[in-house]
Amino acid sequence: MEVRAKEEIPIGQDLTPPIPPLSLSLHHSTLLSHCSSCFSPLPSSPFSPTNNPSPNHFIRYCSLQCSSLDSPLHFSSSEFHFFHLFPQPLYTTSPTSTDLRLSLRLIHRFQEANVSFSSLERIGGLVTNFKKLTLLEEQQYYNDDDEGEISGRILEGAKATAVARRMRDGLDTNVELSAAEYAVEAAVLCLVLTNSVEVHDKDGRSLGVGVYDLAFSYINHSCSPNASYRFCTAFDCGGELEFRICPAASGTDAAGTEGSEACGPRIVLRSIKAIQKSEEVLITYTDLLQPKDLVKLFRSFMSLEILWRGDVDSSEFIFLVVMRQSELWSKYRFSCCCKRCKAMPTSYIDHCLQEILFLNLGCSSMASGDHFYGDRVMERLADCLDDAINDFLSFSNPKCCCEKLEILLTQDHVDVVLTPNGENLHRLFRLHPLHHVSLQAYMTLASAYKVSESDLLALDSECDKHQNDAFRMSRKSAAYSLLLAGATHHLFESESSLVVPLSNFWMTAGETLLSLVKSSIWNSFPKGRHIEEISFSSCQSCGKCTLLDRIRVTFTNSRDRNAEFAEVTSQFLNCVTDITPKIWGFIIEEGGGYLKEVVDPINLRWLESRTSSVTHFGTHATSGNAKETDSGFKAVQHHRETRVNLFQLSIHCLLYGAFLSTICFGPHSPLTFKVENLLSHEG
Ligand SMILES: C[S@@+](CC[C@H](N)C(=O)[O-])C[C@H]1O[C@@H](n2cnc3c(N)ncnc32)[C@H](O)[C@@H]1O
Repeated sequence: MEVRAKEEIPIGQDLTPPIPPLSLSLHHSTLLSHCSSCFSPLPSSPFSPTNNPSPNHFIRYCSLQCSSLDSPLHFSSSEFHFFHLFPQPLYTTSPTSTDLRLSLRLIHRFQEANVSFSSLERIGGLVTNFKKLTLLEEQQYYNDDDEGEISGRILEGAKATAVARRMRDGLDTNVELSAAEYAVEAAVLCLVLTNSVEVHDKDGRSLGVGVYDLAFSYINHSCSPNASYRFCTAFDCGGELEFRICPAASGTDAAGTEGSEACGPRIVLRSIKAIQKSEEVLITYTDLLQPKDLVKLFRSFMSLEILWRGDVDSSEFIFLVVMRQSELWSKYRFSCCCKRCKAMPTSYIDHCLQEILFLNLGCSSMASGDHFYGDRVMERLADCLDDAINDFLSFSNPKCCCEKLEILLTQDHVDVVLTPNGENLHRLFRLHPLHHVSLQAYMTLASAYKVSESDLLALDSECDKHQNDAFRMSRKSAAYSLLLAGATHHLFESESSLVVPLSNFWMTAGETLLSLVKSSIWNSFPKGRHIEEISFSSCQSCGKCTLLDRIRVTFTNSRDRNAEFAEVTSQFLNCVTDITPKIWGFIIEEGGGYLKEVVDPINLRWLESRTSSVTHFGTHATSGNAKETDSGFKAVQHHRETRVNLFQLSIHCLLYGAFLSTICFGPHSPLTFKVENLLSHEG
């Protein structure tokens, strides 16, 4: 099944009315903070399930109404018994206990609706991938050790749900069940894994998982999708709309397929590209900023000499494909053949996300035969990234994380390659600034420097040294968030479905810049402009931009929305391209590090000279460095102008981020409100 557009649809329009869930389940971590029925935050005195046979409940409700609505399902689906048999989460990886509880609730829904279980490959119209996921069907060429493990966990999980259902029915729970006795549970669990979606609150926090009506569940994946989705409650969904899409195979409207949860977050689909009549509507099931794949060879006795000569018998080794393709394979068991994945030569975005600069081979990136070595190198870099992120998240050590990431980005790394005549060849390589590991490093650095700033101010905000250090951290955080937004924007120009992460990145850049503008340390600079003097009027004084006016009237008239989108984007880019060089030297001026090598975070043309001749890598960076340092000094002389420019830049980023957010999530999205809120304080 697939879903197609019933009419021509411009960018940034809702495609469906709010689609209700068939079933929902909170994650274990949110059971005591959110209502198990409607997913809203719990009040201070939450409600327990009604008809309470036990005082020790694992779930709570926000109101008596939610409790009376959901409690019968909680007990009759045997979710209650499952909690008592398995109070701790069974697995940390797929399928999780949340998936198991969701499948129990779904079985009950299906039974109540008299849905047939005669075909375990499709239940209630939804594909289960039952044979593929439980390894009953011959697998394709991907041969991941993990596959057997996932399949084993699915069968174990299904057995656990079957035991809970036996407990509910008063049957013996200590008998050994045959596979046939939990086949329905296994198939519905596979259905959950194939069709469920993470349900987020308005701040983007994952609350649980849900399976939605066919109108949503029939939508296939693409790595270059034309639609996105948002969650809303029954109260904030906006006006009712007809379905503008329909399942293609049956030709029937999706409108007839009603979800049965009376409350709980609903889903609305939205176009993020212009969609032609009858064109397939596609969403992404994975992170679009991941590269396509990395093919790793992992038979340890594999001869490097054979590889060097390219004289390889494919039966001799095992492929492990990771990243987008592998994620889709391990969760959904399909190999993506979308136009981005099939592109030959590799699409520009995928080329950048995987590119490694080999510095002493006289070529910028990996030659085609170099994949094995490139992938081995990538594994090492990804391990370094994980290690640094771990310092930040697990050990609350943002300083150490920043140091490790700066080294990861700045250093030339060494790889030793065995040549056919048995010599070790040392090769130097460096991450490309648009590599996916670089992008993740920018993201982590932006928040780790922010946390370092807050830590310093919390220590003693009156101490001059702490204030100065905190200001330096704030500048670095702003610089990395601007670099992340600029780099992603560069990729977005060739892959417009990146609009979803991009809207977030521009908003974060705007927020971080605004917090830098508000630092009290400015008042101690000579000619530092006082904060009260800076207002929206300073933004409009850039003279070129109608972004502010447009934001207020975004897409409310009948103009050509596709053209308007292009026009707003071009205006925004013109403005930020103008302003950024005026502040970049200032925000990267102190402390050195990787940022010194970034000539301009928005206009990335300087990258071309790096990739066309790597021997210029160092020199180019140095000359850019000198120029920027020079302009940095000038900027310090003119704090007043610098601060106004930073303010203008922050407002532009916030407004454009909000503009993109209305395209992806509609005019009432929480992100748009957030920006309006921030700006109303600046008015
Ligand atoms: C949520 S369902 C989508 C609807 C599904 N096509 C159906 O017939 O019900 C997800 C499943 O659809 C299939 N699928 C989705 N996107 C695909 C793609 N780009 N290529 C191949 N199969 C895809 C996979 O089997 C996947 O596990």
